[in-house]
Amino acid sequence: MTGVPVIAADGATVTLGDTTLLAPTTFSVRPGELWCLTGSNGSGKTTLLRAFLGSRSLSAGSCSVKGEPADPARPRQRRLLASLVEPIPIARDMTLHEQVMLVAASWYGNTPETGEHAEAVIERLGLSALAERFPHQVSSGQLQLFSLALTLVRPAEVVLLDEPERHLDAHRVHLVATLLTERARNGTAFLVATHEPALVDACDGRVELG
Ligand SMILES: Nc1ncnc2c1ncn2[C@@H]1O[C@H](COP(=O)(O)OP(=O)(O)OP(=O)(O)O)[C@@H](O)[C@H]1O
Repeated sequence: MTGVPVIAADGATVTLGDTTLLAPTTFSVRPGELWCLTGSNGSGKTTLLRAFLGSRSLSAGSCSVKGEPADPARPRQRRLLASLVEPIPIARDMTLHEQVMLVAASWYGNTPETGEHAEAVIERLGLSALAERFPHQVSSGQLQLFSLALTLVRPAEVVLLDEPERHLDAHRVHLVATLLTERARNGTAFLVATHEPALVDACDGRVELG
């Protein structure tokens, strides 16, 4: 895959006092590449994803998005980058379908694309039969798929995911891996922290921490 890296870390390091949260890490992901971030518990995967989201400051090195320092406060980066790293706020009194539509509408506006993208991601994540339910009427795994739908309905060029396999059975992990692979083939760059071998197998590249 060619092209300028869409996200890159260069010696990215996070320390707190004497504790190292993230040892110096260097890699880059180009458009259309699906990369995973692996390593044992506590090796720094979430810390690195948070550095790209501006919620964890680097002690040394850099994290960049399309050549600019990672900073989601910049409107351009907010459009570029979608993530499921921190829990997504969920409205208790709106159906799954209404919430996915709302996020889609905030990016695509009052256009046919809003409905098309919302319906597509709901269908691809196997949520069609549950779309008119409220969040308290679905299981933990179904809520995880819903959070992924809220993330993947956005028109992002880069997607950061922290353990998307949470609460999912093998069949749903496969659904997610297939969807991420397809999105990558259409140009989206992914960085996915995971402990799931099926997701690692689907990746084009790997950053191993620890
Ligand atoms: N506020 C904090 N103060 C001190 N150490 C912290 C703090 N937050 C996280 N850590 C440490 O930073 C290290 C990296 O944590 P991180 O959550 O990035 O790991 P991870 O690779 O995502 O782990 P897991 O696979 O368990 O999700 C861990 O050793 C953790 O104990």
